[in-house]
Amino acid sequence: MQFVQVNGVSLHHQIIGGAGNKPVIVFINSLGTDFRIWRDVIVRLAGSYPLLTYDKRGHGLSDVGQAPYSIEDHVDDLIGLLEHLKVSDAVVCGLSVGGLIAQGLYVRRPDLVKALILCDTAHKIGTADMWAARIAAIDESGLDGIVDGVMERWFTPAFRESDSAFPGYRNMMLRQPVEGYTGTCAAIRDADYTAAAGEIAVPTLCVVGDQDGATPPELVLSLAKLIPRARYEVIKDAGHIPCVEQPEMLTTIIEAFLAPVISGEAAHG
Ligand SMILES: O=C(O)CC1=CCC(=O)O1
Repeated sequence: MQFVQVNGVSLHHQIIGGAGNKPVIVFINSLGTDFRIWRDVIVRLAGSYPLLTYDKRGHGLSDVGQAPYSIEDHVDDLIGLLEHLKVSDAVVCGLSVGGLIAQGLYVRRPDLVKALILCDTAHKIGTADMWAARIAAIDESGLDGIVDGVMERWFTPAFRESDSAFPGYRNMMLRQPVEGYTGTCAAIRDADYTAAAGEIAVPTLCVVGDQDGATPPELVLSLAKLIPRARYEVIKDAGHIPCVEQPEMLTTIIEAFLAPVISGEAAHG
């Protein structure tokens, strides 16, 4: 396990694999998860690309730091981590709030970004009232009070009813630090990349599970339409976290998107 101090917090991260001169793929996890959600994608890509996963502050084994956060706090941490590891020109793959962080990274430091994979995310996620209600519910009864509703957005009924991994992912959410979780809710509440999306000038893939209950396909399509020449893909039989539910399909889509990026044939602005 690897830890680095960035902006006063210890960030848990992991670097795996790699072959040739391929760019690093950086994975940013969603609200209430740690980097283990990427495992089944990582094992499929590790022979081909260097891969970096990390727990954003307030999640997993990283420090909580001073909550609540802004998306800029999460972006600052990612910039610090990439600078520490001397990673630039990366393929940045963000899930949900991870996708907001990826967009924020591009706004601040386009030099660090070769391509974007925006997975089950949007330019703006939810409303201020919705996030205020979620924070209030957690203040009242903890993560226990909201976990079942969240699971319905994360996973399809089939996965919830019969996949042996489901209880583990439910545990993952329940075991995140409450302050880190609500602190990140506040960051999502205040983030809006609607105006910035039109300025993205690197190859971009927008991908979503067909049964995503948090950032549904029509929302992700509206993000794809804002980004010049973005590619849009829908994954069948997946909720909000396709890297867990349909890792093989997500990996296939990522590889197909990256092939022209790596060969230099991808069209972008
Ligand atoms: O918790 C949810 O509803 C899903 C989600 C929204 C933003 C994020 O990162 O996850």
